[in-house]
Amino acid sequence: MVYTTPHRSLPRPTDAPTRPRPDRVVLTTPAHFDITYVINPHMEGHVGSVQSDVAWQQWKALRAAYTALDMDVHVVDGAEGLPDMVFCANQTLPYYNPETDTAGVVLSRMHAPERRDEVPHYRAFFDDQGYAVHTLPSEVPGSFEGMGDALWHPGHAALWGGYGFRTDVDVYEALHDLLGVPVYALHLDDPDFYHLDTCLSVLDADTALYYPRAFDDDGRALLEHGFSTLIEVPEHEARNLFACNAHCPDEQHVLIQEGCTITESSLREAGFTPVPLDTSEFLKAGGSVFCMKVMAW
Ligand SMILES: NC(=[NH2+])NCCC[C@H](N)C(=O)O
Repeated sequence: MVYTTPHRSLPRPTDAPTRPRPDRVVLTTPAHFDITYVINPHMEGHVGSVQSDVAWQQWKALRAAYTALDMDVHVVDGAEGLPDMVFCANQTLPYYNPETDTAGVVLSRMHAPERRDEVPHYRAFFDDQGYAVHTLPSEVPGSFEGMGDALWHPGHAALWGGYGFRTDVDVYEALHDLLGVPVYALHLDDPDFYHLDTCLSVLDADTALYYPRAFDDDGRALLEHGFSTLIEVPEHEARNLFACNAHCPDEQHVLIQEGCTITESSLREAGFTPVPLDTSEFLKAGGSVFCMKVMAW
């Protein structure tokens, strides 16, 4: 089922079967990271402004943070002519099915033509690693931007799906058919929050960070149904510092853009450990920590 509106008999995502936590992190080098076009409002005024040496330092610090947390880090080389490829949350949605012991990925259909040639690089990477690789059925129209818009509920076989800017809602029906999981689909309302991972960060099965005004009433109600603790991020930290693009890989540590002081203290109060990192070069392109990796099993 794809749920777009709340109703009384709606199951909770934690009613779905349990899943192990993914422990593989795939990163992409910023070798060819640049801003050469504008496909989201954050990129405006930043064409040609990337400082490559600073981007490399920030990327290496992110890789070191994952290594320090004992994650299994894999690196794909960025390709020439694909300046946004470093944002590797977007080209695939990895999944794992313990009943069949299958690890696979669903390939994205990028909304912007400028980003479409990124997908074959990840198809090749996951193919080589022995993953089952799926495409969306050709009869289903519309775009889909992978883990930028589709987030697994931590520990459960249920998806949160953002739609409206980069992903079409019809795609979630196809994902439901392909993966056999319920999808809670959330309409995104504000162009600054063009991917679900810019306004929602799922931390553990009960807790998420979010920016409520990026959603409509139905979306907020679905989120309230799905998480017993929703930590609200203030506007400046959400819009300008991408606080909701934080990533919690182990249900404890939260990798987050530095300077999100209010969000950091809310995280600490909720029992999490913030790990501040500087992603300022990547913020210019409209991405931060969560966008810069894809999690797989
Ligand atoms: N998962 C993310 N939010 N990724 C950020 C992608 C940034 C990229 N410039 C784009 O607009 O597509």
